[in-house]
Amino acid sequence: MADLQLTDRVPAEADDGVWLACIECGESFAPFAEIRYTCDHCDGLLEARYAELPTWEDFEDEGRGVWRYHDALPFAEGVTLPEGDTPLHEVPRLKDDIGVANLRIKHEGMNPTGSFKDRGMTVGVRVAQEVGVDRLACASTGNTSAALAAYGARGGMETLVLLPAGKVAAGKIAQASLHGARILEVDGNFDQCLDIVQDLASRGEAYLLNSLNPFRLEGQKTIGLEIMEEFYADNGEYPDRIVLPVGNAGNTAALYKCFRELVKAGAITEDQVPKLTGVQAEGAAPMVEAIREGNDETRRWDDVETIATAIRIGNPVNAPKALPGIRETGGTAVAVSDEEITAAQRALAGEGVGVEPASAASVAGLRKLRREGDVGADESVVCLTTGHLLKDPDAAAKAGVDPEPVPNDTDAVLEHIDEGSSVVETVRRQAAKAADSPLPALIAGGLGAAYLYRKLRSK
Ligand SMILES: N[C@@H](CCOP(=O)(O)O)C(=O)O
Repeated sequence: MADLQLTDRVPAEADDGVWLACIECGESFAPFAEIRYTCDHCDGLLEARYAELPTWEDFEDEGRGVWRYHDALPFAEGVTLPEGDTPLHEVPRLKDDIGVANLRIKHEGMNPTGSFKDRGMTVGVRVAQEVGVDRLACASTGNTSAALAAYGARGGMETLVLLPAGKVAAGKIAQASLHGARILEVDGNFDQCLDIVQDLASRGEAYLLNSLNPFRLEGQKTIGLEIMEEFYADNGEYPDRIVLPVGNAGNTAALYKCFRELVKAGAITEDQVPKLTGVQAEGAAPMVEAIREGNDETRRWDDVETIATAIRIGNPVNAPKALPGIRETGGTAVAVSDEEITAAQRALAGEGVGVEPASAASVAGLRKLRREGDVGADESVVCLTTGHLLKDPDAAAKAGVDPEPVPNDTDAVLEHIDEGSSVVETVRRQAAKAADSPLPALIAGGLGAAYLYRKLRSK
């Protein structure tokens, strides 16, 4: 794993042991004296560096959630709701079905606004207070805007969110709206919204809180700390692999930084670093393309389309941080179809874990990699699910079963239940037979549902 000189030299610019460093040219900058998101010299991405890195003992007796890890963050506390401390679910049926030794689901949808973005915002909004801005802004496919709106409201700051018109799930817009963000709908895609927000930020009109902001990723780094601590506590070892959805590639970058810092601090060894494995939708897969073709940069995809709106992104800004993360940890990247994503969303829901489509991409990707032999049967794996089912109620309703109209009479309801049960059983058996391949399972399920619907309507 690349040694990126995380702590070797404390520059004069460091403020209380924290500074920003360019990942391309190594130039260092004071963290809070001026606002910058990229390097003044080469425009490379910046990351936070620390004079001292903590190890596991430093986190003991520190409560729960993101701020448990304050020794690994630029501040001791932030604008909090509070966030983090999300479940690491066991999913025994899914584990057996996919065929790995151990499978856990880190459900980031259980954060206060229903996605992992809250971890980034609790730190990012604290930094905004430090640098003295009062207008916060982001481009968003939805979750970032919901989190920014909530944390901005909590911090008493003005928030501006730019969304691709007609491309954001209903739950996310409702959140941004009720938390008081000013919602600007752009006739364009997410990447074009981000271009505009970057322009606004460079003109000093707003403080950018997308994952281009290096402090956002510091908060998201705590996903990795929680996974490692909890998985180790339960299993006496660290996971072999972490599989995660990739949109703007912030989590891939943040987890890679988390692991480099843990290695540097002596908390884990290099061979205990989990393999970072990214999953994208087939219709928005520039990272998968770059990994497959061995490129150091991603090609910008102008036309992106997928049911997984949260990862409908064609120009992942964190690619220069995330590509080495996947490569240096021995991971890989894979693209999955919308049908595979929906099948995985149903499978997770069948274990009681409700996620939005982009989240289910991680499980769909693991299934595909296992089927193709790129993941071994002996591996212990954590899949990251990034957002809650209720974020995208329309997708959930489409993936789920339709309500059944019944007469207003107990005996008729009972008759309906008994009759329906035998049909549902037949459908289940058909789907189970085809379970290894989501497409036949979907077709079987669809035919069964259509049969059931016709039968019930004909009564
Ligand atoms: N899926 C994201 C896209 C923006 O990503 P960010 O991590 O750079 O804020 C969203 O929810 O908007």
